[in-house]
Amino acid sequence: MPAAALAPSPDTPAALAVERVSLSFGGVVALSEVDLSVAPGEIRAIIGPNGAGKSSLLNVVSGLYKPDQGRVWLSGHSFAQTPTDRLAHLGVARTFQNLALFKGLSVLDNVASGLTHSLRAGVLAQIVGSPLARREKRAVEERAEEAIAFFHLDSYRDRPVGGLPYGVQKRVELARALIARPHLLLLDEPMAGMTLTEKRELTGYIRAVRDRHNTTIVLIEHDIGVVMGLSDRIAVLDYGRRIADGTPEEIRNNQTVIDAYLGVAHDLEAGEGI
Ligand SMILES: Nc1ncnc2c1ncn2[C@@H]1O[C@H](COP(=O)(O)OP(=O)(O)OP(=O)(O)O)[C@@H](O)[C@H]1O
Repeated sequence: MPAAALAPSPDTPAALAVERVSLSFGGVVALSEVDLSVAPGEIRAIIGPNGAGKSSLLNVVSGLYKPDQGRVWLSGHSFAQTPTDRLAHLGVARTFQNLALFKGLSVLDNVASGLTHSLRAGVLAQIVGSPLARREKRAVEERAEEAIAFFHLDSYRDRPVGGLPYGVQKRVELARALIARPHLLLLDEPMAGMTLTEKRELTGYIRAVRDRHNTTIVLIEHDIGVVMGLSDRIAVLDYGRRIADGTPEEIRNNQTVIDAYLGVAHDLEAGEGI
């Protein structure tokens, strides 16, 4: 998608906006007046050296942290603190750095668990199998099958997740996050711990999700090659401040960014993308 088409305008409200967000832990400034605007359907990476504030920003967006000041805009609503319990209803899903799957459950059950928040039938109705509960169960299973097919997980469908290769587990996690059809998907270091082949594969799936469903994707990622190849735009944090925001090409040539990364400047230049 061309970057120019992504610039938010009054006619196309941002899928996510962060407005002058600041956050401190005791004396440590994690975020300082950070602004961010992500257009619908955009893939936006947030990068920066260790301790730059990337996770803090994602945690503010998803409501795990309340900023000292500033606001978060999601689906046209503005929050001083994002309500975590309403995240799914706001069309937001996230994955975590460490896999948070039910290891003993099958791929199908793990993927289906991404929709439990939306069930209207109570626990008792589910146990006795009321008509509503049965209808909901069928609908959830259909959606889970769809997600399993999309991520080519068919051959693992009934296997416990715990014994599957790491790259496959990551795909299950993505399928679970996407079964609720979020507008905005937050990915926390999705490529961590992966082999090059697994990274290539997952990069393809992330792109396919955006292309197929126009899902807005915000990811924190340390692998600069992945970031350069996958993102429409990249925001760079350093010491809690946003020091740059632009296309991969702009970021690659930004002297402030190169200085912030000093030791890894070579990676920025060399990052060819996957
Ligand atoms: N819960 C917390 N309690 C205290 N300090 C915190 C907490 N979370 C983050 N910090 C501090 O805030 C700053 C930003 O941390 P954050 O984890 O957001 O950075 P990061 O860019 O995600 O780093 P990394 O790439 O190493 O994960 C760091 O100085 C960190 O020590």
